[in-house]
Amino acid sequence: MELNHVADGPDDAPVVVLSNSLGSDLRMWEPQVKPLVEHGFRVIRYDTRGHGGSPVPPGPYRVDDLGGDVLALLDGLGVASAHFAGLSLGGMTGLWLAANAPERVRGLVLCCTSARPGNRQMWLDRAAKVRADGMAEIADGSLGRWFTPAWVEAHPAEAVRLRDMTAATPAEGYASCCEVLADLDLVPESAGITAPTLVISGADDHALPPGHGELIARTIPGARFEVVAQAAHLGSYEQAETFTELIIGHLKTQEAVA
Ligand SMILES: O=C(O)CC1=CCC(=O)O1
Repeated sequence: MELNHVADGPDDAPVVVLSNSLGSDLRMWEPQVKPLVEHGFRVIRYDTRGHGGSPVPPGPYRVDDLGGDVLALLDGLGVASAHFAGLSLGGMTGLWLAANAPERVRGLVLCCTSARPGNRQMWLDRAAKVRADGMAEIADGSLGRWFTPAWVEAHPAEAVRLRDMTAATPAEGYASCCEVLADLDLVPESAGITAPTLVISGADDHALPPGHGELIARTIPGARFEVVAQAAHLGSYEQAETFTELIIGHLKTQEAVA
């Protein structure tokens, strides 16, 4: 299975892989691409299975399926190791990769994510709902979790575009990724992560509040933790400049010490 992906930046530059959240696709990283390339990185964005233009195998999926897809993508592109930044579901994929394929992950950035999301029944109910009713209602709800009300009010056209991104996500892909979250517990294996790690939470993220990021940062040896103000769940989009600066700063430090 080949994931849909887009590469920007020079072939010989250090690679950063960007991984999307539940209900979005690789376009969620648009604000980060140009700055990362300008700072000397090759950016590979991909659509998680069941999302965007990637295949939609029948579910349920497990986090090792999502991580295995990234390893296959890197193998196919001839990339031995890369930096990895993921938001929410993408961050969970990053945790799995760094714990299970440490030689492939040079630096890790975990945005608005969790190692143990909890709320098992809520995820199973959400999966059942989208399989029964489709994505429209979920898309309205997502927008309310992704952004603060002030951002939505100030960016009506972008809000519609991002809502439509969720609405266009295949219901089976979305539901199968909800099932990844239902039973996920990456806390024990996170303790063994050796990749230099930056964890970023949004102060206004009510989907995965900063306590989730704090737990990850306490669990991964040496991890740094930042909380960004006026950022809800899609913090890297709402507070793009601040997230981008933090991501670039962390990854450039890793390149300098390599
Ligand atoms: O959509 C949500 O409720 C929040 C979320 C959890 C995992 C993810 O990627 O988004």
